[in-house]
Amino acid sequence: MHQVYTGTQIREAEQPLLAAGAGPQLMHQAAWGLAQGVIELLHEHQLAVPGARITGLIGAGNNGGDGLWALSFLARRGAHITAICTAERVHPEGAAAFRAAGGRFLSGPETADYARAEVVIDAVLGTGARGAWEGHPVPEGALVVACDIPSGVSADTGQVSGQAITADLTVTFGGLKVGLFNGAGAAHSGNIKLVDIGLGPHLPAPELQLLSPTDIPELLPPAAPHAHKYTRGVLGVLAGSTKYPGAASLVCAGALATGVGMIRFLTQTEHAEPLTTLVLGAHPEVVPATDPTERVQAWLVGSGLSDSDHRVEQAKQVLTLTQQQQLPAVIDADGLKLIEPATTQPRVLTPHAGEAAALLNRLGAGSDDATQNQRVDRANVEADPLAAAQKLAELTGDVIVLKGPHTIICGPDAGPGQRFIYPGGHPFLATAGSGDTLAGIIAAVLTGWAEADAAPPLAAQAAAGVWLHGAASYAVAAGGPFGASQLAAGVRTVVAELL
Ligand SMILES: NC(=O)C1=CN([C@@H]2O[C@H](COP(=O)(O)OP(=O)(O)OC[C@H]3O[C@@H](n4cnc5c(N)ncnc54)[C@H](O)[C@@H]3O)[C@@H](O)[C@H]2O)[C@@H](O)CC1
Repeated sequence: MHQVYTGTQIREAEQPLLAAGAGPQLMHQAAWGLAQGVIELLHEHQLAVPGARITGLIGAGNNGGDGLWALSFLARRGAHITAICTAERVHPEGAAAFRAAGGRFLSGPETADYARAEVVIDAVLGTGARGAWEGHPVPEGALVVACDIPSGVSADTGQVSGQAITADLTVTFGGLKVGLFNGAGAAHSGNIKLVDIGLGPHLPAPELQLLSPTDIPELLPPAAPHAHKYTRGVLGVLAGSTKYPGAASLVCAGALATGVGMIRFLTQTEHAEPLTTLVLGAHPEVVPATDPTERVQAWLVGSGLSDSDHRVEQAKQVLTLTQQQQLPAVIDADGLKLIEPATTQPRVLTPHAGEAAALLNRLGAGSDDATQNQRVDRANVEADPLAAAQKLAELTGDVIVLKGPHTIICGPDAGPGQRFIYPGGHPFLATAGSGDTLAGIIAAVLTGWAEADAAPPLAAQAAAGVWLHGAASYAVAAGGPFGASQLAAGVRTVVAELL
């Protein structure tokens, strides 16, 4: 498990060390790590360090100091180092080390030396940045290594209010920063390398957690040797409609690949109908059900419902039932339009940005803060998904899985096991029906834990489902582009490797 902090938390953690006079030592450690990052990137691109043309963009603060020290270390390895100051002030010790190593300050971005740079170290702004940044040109084709956080990106939130540099690699110090993963920041950070500068004992509880493969086995429900189908858990599924029949099959595929004892699929009518025929054709083990009160351990409601009046009525009935029985439930897609906020039931909501905006508006979130009387739109959610997920979790009391290029998982409470980020999944995962599969996976995890004595927090269960879905996408993508119906095979592969 990796911990992710706001820039402010990292700055606070540095304070006791700075007060004890460790500032220069911290800067050397950071700069050494930055130089290593540059060397690794050069090697990755089959470029030699001796003779490499490396220019630093140097700001006024300690971020600039890190950049200058790193350049001086790279000069020892034979790199040709230059720097451009973007402010009038420059870190004095850093500048002295840079000059002593043979570094040369350039007058500005229009110089021929800068145009020929193979690597640019962005050391303009770090965690001390405030407000919008006016930006700085980067030569075409140069590799960009950001020092701590790409300039222009807020380390606290990932928001970009002016310009921001886009890095191939960000070498970050002391702890991963929220800004590297959330909102626009994620698209500016490139690969991320963490350099330990010894802040460990001073770091607070993290803002977010990032699951590692080794965390997953204990978050997936155990398959006990003497289990039978009812003790493994029965999942009730209300998904799919005449308009979106495939969703029903995809959620069942996701759930079966993750592992459930049984699926009861709530049919549209009492008579054989095409939707149920399709589901049973793909998954003969699914049990069709016409009565929602038959016993299950958890429900999945909403994927592919469309606005079919009958399906919506069924969904309302099931939502009321799950609430009365306090059953765990995953509510997806059109089901989100039907939920009532603030229940005590263990629920996971799985909106994408557009659905999250609609839900925030329905719950009145657009009118009680700086955006007074303005409606929240998809772009607002995409700019700061963590804030949107936190707000939704607070308003609904539910665990929110806010889907996107980076998925946020956020419970209603603060503290460990409550807030996670999953940075990615293969780009091929952006395909119709992949959300249905995800809902099925998460629902299966909830089903397996529903009656266990020592289950992980609901948000951690949901985060494990998100992780599984992402890992499955890499397993399947190895064979080329895929459709959502192929994802379940990847889930099975990943679960088999983990258990
Ligand atoms: N404090 C520490 O213990 C350590 C800090 N380190 C580095 O220090 C950085 C933080 O240093 P600082 O606090 O000096 O802050 P920064 O170096 O991030 O920037 C502060 C400077 O930038 C200017 N500035 C702020 N916002 C601006 C904007 N929007 N446009 C233009 N100029 C702007 C400010 O006037 C100030 O001079 C970290 O990100 C990290 O790189 C590392 O050396 C490791 C140790």
